[in-house]
Amino acid sequence: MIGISVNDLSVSFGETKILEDISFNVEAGEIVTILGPSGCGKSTILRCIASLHSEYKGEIFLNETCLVNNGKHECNTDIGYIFQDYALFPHLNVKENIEFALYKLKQEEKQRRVDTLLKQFDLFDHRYKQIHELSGGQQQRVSIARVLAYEPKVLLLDEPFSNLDTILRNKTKVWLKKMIKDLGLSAILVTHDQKEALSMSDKIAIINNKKIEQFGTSQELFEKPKSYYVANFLNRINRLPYKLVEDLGSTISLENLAVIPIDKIEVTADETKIKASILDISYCGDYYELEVSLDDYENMELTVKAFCIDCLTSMQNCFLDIKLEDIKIVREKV
Ligand SMILES: Nc1ncnc2c1ncn2[C@@H]1O[C@H](COP(=O)(O)OP(=O)(O)OP(=O)(O)O)[C@@H](O)[C@H]1O
Repeated sequence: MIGISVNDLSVSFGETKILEDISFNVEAGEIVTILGPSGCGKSTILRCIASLHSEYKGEIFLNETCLVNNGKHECNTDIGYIFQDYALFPHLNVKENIEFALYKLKQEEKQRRVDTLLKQFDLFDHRYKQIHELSGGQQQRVSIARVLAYEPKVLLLDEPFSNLDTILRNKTKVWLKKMIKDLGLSAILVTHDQKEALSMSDKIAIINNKKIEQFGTSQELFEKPKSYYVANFLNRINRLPYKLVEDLGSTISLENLAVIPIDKIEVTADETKIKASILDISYCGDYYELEVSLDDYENMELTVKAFCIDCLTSMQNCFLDIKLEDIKIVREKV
C-alpha cells in the first residue's frame, strides 16, 4: 500500500499565490478529504500530486519516492485521477473507454480485467453503448472503472459526486468508500460539501486563506474545531454573546469566541431560561427553524431548531435552554 506526503507545497499562478506551505500525510489505506470553498486551491493540490501541474514549491512523496518536481508532466501509473467532469472519451464506447489505458496488456489479460470491472460496476449490459447514451451515474461509474483498470495504488477524486442527484449521490458514496477500503487504496477526495467530507473520510484538511487551517480525523474537527472558520464550515453554528457565557458560569478571553451548533439549543416553555423574541419560523419537514433575537443580550440573533411549535409559549416569544457543556470555545483566527 502507498502513503502520500505533501510537504510545504506552495503554488502561484503569475503573481497570485494560491497555496502556501501545505503539508499533510495520507497514511496507506486512508481516505483524506480536502475541504474548502470554491477557488481555494483544492483541485490544484490534486493536480500537483498527479503531476498535471508541476510548477510548485515543496515536495510530494509516494511512500519514500519523491515525485520529481522538474517541470515535466510525467504519468505515474500508481496514481489514478477521477475528474470532476469524468473526462471520458466521447468517441469510444463504455468497454473501449475502460480498456483504453491497458494497451500494454496481452489481449487475454485485458479482456479478463475489463470484464471483471464491467460486472463489478454493473456496466456489463451497457458495454457497447456510447457515452452520451449513459446516465450521469453510469458515466461516473465508467470513469472510476477506467481508472481502476490500470490498478493504481492511489486514487485522487475531484468532486466525484457533483453531477449526481441526492439519492444516487448517497448510494455512490457508500459504494465508493467500500470499494476504496476493499482494494486497500489510499485516496484523496476533494469536495466543498462538509457532510460528504465527514461521512467519507478518515481525516480532513480544511483550507482557508491559502493554508491548511486544521487537519485531523473527522470527529476531531467536528467536535474540537480550532477556529471559528472550521466550526462554521463543518456545522451550522451560532456565535454566543460573551455575557451569556459568563451568566452561565464560565469565562472566555477576548481573542476567543463561544459557539454552539444550532441543534444544541433547546426551545422551551420554561420561563427561567433565556428569553428570546421570535423573528421568523420556517417549516423544514421534520423540524422548524426559528430566527430569534436575545432580548437581554443586545438582541443578538440566533438560529435554533424546534421540533414542534406547540412548545412555544407564543408566536412572539420563546425561551432557550443553552447548556454550558454544548458550548465550544474557538479562536477567532488561527
Ligand atoms: N492554470 C491556471 N492559471 C491561472 N489560474 C488558475 C489556474 N488553475 C487554477 N487557477 C486559479 O487558482 C485558484 C484555485 O483553483 P482550483 O481549481 O484549485 O480551486 P478549487 O478549490 O478546486 O475550486 P472549485 O471548488 O471551484 O473546483 C482559482 O482562483 C483558479 O482561478
